[in-house]
Amino acid sequence: MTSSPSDKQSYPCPGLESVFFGSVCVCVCVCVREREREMALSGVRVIELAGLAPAPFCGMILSDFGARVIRVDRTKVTMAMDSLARGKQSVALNLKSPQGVAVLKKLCIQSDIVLEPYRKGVMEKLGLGPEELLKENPRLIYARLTGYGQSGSYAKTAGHDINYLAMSGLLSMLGRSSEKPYAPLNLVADFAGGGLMCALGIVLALLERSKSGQGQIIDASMVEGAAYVGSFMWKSRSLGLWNRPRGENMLDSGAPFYDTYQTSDGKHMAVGAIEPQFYDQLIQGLGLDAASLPPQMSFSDWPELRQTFARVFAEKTQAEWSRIFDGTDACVTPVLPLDEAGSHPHNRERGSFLMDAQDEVSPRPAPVLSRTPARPCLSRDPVVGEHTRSVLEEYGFDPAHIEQLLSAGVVECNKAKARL
Ligand SMILES: C[C@H](CCC[C@H](C)C(=O)SCCNC(=O)CCNC(=O)[C@H](O)C(C)(C)COP(=O)(O)OP(=O)(O)OC[C@H]1O[C@@H](n2cnc3c(N)ncnc32)[C@H](O)[C@@H]1OP(=O)(O)O)[C@H]1CC[C@H]2[C@@H]3[C@H](O)C[C@@H]4C[C@H](O)CC[C@]4(C)[C@H]3C[C@H](O)[C@]12C
Repeated sequence: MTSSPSDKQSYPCPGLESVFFGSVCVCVCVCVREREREMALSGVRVIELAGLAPAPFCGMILSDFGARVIRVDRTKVTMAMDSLARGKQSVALNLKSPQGVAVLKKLCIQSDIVLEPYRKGVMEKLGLGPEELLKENPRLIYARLTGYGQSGSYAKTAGHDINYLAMSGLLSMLGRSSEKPYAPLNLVADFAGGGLMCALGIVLALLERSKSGQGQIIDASMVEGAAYVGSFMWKSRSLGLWNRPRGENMLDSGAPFYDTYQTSDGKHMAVGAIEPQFYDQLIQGLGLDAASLPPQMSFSDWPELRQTFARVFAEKTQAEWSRIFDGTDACVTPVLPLDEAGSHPHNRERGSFLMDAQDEVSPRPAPVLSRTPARPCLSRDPVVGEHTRSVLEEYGFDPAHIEQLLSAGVVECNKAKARL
């Protein structure tokens, strides 16, 4: 990814007209109505209660694919911590006031989905539990995204990704030989097993509602979501894939042909040459004589084989190795940093990354639907409370009531600051 405006590269914005005037990227964000009309989740209304990371990711997925996502933020906060806010609108509402609870109730019962990120019992305490809301709107899909689920002794316990990953069983398998378990960022529980799994649950419930006309409650536990994502680890044990200690198996950094290697310029190459026919191409690309090497699957020789690969990879730069292996089936690819992934030729050809109106590059929504693709909004994220008035008016609050809520501090209306 370019760092200076002068050598900015163009990023095709799917479904958006992006025009470069010199170094200024002008993204004409398809208007909200236009976006909603053409996408899989067009017309679906979501109330997302502001959470930390999993729920915001779930909300962003729904928004990218056309849903109208209204995030309910706390009042008296200077900035939203939601970096996954694209396409969302923000209402600032104080739920510590009975009037605030009444406002949220009215928003929820007029929506299709409520997405709440709090620990068990919080919404019930507010009088906004599923029983309450589903009574008023039987079509409501009430998504509850938590760490431990709505039952069990940990249900009210605080936690974060690493705790849920640990409780899922998967963390015990992650880490190199003779090292302690290692959590891969907050990817597996927060995002894969949390936000993404919850989005799947919501779409499943929407599909079911199209037949039954009924809403339902989604109990999305990140422990269970992460474990479910890792089902292969449980169900492939009979194949003998995980018989050895952590870090000594084929896919957990034990195998020299499934690992990363440093190149002479301090970068790295990723090697995934599992099948014999691909492994042969790896050996060929490295310029090694297969006859002089131990057999690929000789576990006891893996440390020696790894040393050989490490020595050879250290002889050339990442670009040189990419030229050698590009176009082969050796399953060898450059380890790209975030700010280079978007400009790799393959990713550029597909438009796998996009640039928003703030010149920020991020992944485009996946997967790509051929007829109703996601059309992510690329204009700036909402300011906390930016849409309070317009949303309340749209949801049937009269102007005098809105003014009263404002003056009572139940809601807040904030304006976006002009960008200089
Ligand atoms: C965002 C960055 C990445 C974080 C990812 C991290 C690794 C995770 O794993 S996130 C997943 C966390 N777990 C869950 O989401 C599971 C379900 N949720 C919970 O279990 C809990 O919510 C909880 C444990 C996460 C938090 O518990 P808490 O007690 O705080 O809250 P709850 O019990 O849920 O109750 C909510 C209460 O709030 C009331 N409420 C809700 N809405 C409103 C409203 N609108 N008005 C008024 N009141 C409201 C509600 O009624 C409840 O009240 P009661 O309790 O009375 O019932 C982050 C990574 C680093 C962070 C930054 C860093 O920490 C530095 C700063 C620290 C500073 O304090 C904040 C800013 C930081 C910059 C901080 C910012 C971000 O968090 C990070 C960048």
